[in-house]
Amino acid sequence: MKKIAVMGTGYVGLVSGTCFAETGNQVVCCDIDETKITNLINGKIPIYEPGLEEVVKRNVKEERLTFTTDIPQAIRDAEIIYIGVGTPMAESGEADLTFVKNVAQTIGENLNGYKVIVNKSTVPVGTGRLVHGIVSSRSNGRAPFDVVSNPEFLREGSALYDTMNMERAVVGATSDHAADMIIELHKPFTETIVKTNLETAEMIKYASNVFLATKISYINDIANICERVGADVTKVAEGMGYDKRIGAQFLQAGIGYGGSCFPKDSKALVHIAEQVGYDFKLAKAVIETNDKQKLKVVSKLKSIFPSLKGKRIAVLGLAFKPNTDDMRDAPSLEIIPELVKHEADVEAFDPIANRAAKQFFGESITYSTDLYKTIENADACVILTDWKEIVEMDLDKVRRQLKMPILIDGRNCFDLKEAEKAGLIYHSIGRPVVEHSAKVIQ
Ligand SMILES: NC(=O)C1=CN([C@@H]2O[C@H](COP(=O)(O)OP(=O)(O)OC[C@H]3O[C@@H](n4cnc5c(N)ncnc54)[C@H](O)[C@@H]3O)[C@@H](O)[C@H]2O)C=CC1
Ligand SMILES: O=C(O)[C@H]1O[C@H](OP(=O)(O)OP(=O)(O)OC[C@H]2O[C@@H](n3ccc(=O)[nH]c3=O)[C@H](O)[C@@H]2O)[C@H](O)[C@@H](O)[C@@H]1O
Repeated sequence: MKKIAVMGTGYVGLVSGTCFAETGNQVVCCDIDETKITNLINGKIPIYEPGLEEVVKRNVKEERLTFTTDIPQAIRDAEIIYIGVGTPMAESGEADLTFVKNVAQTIGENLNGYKVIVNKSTVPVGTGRLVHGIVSSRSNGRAPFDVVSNPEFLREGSALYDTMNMERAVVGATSDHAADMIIELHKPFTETIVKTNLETAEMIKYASNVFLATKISYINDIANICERVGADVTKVAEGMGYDKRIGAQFLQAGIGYGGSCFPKDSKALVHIAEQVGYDFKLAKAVIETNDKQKLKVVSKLKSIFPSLKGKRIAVLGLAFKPNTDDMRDAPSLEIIPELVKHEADVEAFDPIANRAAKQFFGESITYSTDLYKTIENADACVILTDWKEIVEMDLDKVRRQLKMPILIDGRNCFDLKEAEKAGLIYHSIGRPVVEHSAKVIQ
């Protein structure tokens, strides 16, 4: 059993802290956001993450998990301090390390004995050394400490599962002793440990995320070519994916990647490369393809309607992917303003993210949690997120609800034959258009 303090109680900090408690450690999750901590103390989970609430509540009840804003005290009591604060994108594209530096200062000021300081936030190569320097200067040699880089690979929406069943843990450390402590901590989660130095661990995180982003932009480029040559990208991806060297995952063509990490981390890696005089052209192209891909559904709509003015468009899904209410860099943030700009009348459905989305779209659109009501009487329906209820919707009913039978699917949720059988005009990504013989466009 270790005494662990986790700095930052967001997706990463809360989930990691909870999982460390679940495996028998004494964990205190800290944040500067008082509302977040008060809510957590009162049993309210600030993020939507399947299964998390139950595990948090169990560990709180069994007194292994607590929450506080008293960060200095939490630091003094801990043997291991995890840093899981945000590293948002600065104007320049690089990662903004303000929160990480603030935490490092507080740790230095409160260092009262040997501690292992573990960075879990996604940070540019060299940040581990930077943290070491800040803690060193603020603690004036009062106590020894080590810094470890232990990047996080969880996905939102399956964060708890991903942590409890992680495929590997990466541990980059300044000492064997510190590395061994963190390796021990991860034994309940995985047997696969990559032990390395700080810089390599920091690089593994960016290299992994940008590789996944590259797969997505690659398949989206292939999808765009498929549309021009009459091929079907879902079959192309299937045919590619059986090759173990390629792998079937992350070959789903669509409206591009969003979320709190791929967009920011791909730009940050380009910046890291620039800093050392390397022009990372491939990553730049990945970003460019992704930026363009988001607006594909709008151009498909515009190819059907000469003008979108006054057209009622039902938008299905606002979150950047299913099972999360996270709106950070969601494709909907680009697509909806474009529809509004063209004076379309947008009604949006999302089972979870409406509240978060309202902060971005305000009153410019209407929000609903009733899928079929959203579609009722719409001139066209556009799918932006492959939520389960959207993927499983009854296409016959969709056609009956719609004023015009037009479905633009940005996530390739449906089989072409199914859409044809339902009598829909169905446009998806990288696949032939399903036409409808009747003249329905006005
Ligand atoms: N969200 C995700 O799925 C993943 C995120 N990451 C990385 O993990 C890091 C954290 O990401 P999220 O959890 O999504 O961020 P988040 O924004 O959800 O949470 C960060 C938390 O840190 C708190 N904070 C800021 N300054 C603080 C301080 N001085 N002391 C204590 N708390 C402080 C904020 O109030 C906030 O609650 C980022 O670097 C991100 O790139 C890595 C893998 C997955
Ligand atoms: O560093 C991070 O924050 C995390 O970023 C991603 O996780 P996440 O952003 O939660 O979501 P993903 O499931 O990876 O999806 C990202 C985006 O790519 C899109 N995507 C994904 C897969 C695919 O085949 N096609 C595709 O368009 C999704 O719709 C979504 O918008 C990584 O998968 C995690 O390993 C990583 O820890």
